[in-house]
Amino acid sequence: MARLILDNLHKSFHGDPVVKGLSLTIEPGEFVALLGPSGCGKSTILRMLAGFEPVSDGQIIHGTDCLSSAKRHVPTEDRNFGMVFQSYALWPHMSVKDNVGYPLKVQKIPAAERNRRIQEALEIVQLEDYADRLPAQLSGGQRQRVALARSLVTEPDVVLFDEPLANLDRHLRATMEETFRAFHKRTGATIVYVTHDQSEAMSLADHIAVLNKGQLVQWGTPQELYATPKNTWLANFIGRGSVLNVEAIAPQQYINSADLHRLIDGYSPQKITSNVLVRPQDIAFVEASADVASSKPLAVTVRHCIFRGERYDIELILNNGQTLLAYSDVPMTLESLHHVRLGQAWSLESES
Ligand SMILES: Nc1ncnc2c1ncn2[C@@H]1O[C@H](COP(=O)(O)OP(=O)(O)OP(=O)(O)O)[C@@H](O)[C@H]1O
Repeated sequence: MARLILDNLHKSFHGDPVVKGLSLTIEPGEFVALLGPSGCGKSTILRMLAGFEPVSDGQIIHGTDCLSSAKRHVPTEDRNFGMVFQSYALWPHMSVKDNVGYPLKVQKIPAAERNRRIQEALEIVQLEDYADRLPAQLSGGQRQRVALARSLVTEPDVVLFDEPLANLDRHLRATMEETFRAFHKRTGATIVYVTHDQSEAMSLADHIAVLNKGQLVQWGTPQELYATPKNTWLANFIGRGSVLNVEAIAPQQYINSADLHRLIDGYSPQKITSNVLVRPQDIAFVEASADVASSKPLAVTVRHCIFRGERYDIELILNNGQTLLAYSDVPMTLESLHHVRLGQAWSLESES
């Protein structure tokens, strides 16, 4: 097992830059997600890792080997990386076990060894009882698990996933997330997982690289990205919450309740302002008279109340016209007046 380093990677197509100076260090055995909106360059990065695309500049290093640079390109088949894509790309006329064993056949691994590895891979994805079926006789989730087993049999150091759950329904996605978790635990392989679905990335990955327009916006654990997003764009992209315009404050710091109320009161469109992120779970409905640490609760009006099953999403309007998302266990009447205390916030850099 070896460290995977993306060092100042660049990729342009016909002079158009689509990946701009990406640097990441991925530790052996880590589960890393590349997350970002459509077109931000995620698949291109994965394709460069796989060796399907040469890099325009920078390098990809695995352990002590340089796999890609402007001068060097190790071909895909010599990288020993497993790959699972959105379309399962199974051979329709081959049984499950033949599909899974195909990469070993190509490598001319003897039959006894091949069968042992096929059996083990099918056990990991819990498809032992389906070994003789054809892909057409399987559900979407089962087909995806066959593709997963096939990516495993060569015992790769690194497995690359490109939106593997994109074609599955919500229920199946949850089950497959569990399969990925078990797969990672059992194999210990380094995983690079491309998705545009933030909840999928948050629930699976140890570290997430959030990308926008070919550039790395932030690299961190799911908890870091949620609690301390770098800028306004990322705060809007990860998790739910409200970005408020307040009196100017330095970026990248926690703001306590009393300071936050003061900054909201001090907001004026005529002055220099800052953006802060308030998560809905940090908003409490309180009595109008509930002074805490000498700061008064904020008056709000209910604009929307949406039932979400386990709770209600409440959209509130502050006196200065800005919007706040809060949660409530009970429904609230539209246009009714209330008071809230904001527990804390996080100050953001403005987008560059
Ligand atoms: N072979 C190619 N030739 C020219 N442009 C390309 C090529 N492959 C990708 N691009 C462009 O590079 C940009 C990034 O594409 P990429 O597929 O990496 O994005 P993505 O983040 O994976 O998007 P999605 O989530 O929609 O798959 C896009 O603007 C795309 O049009």
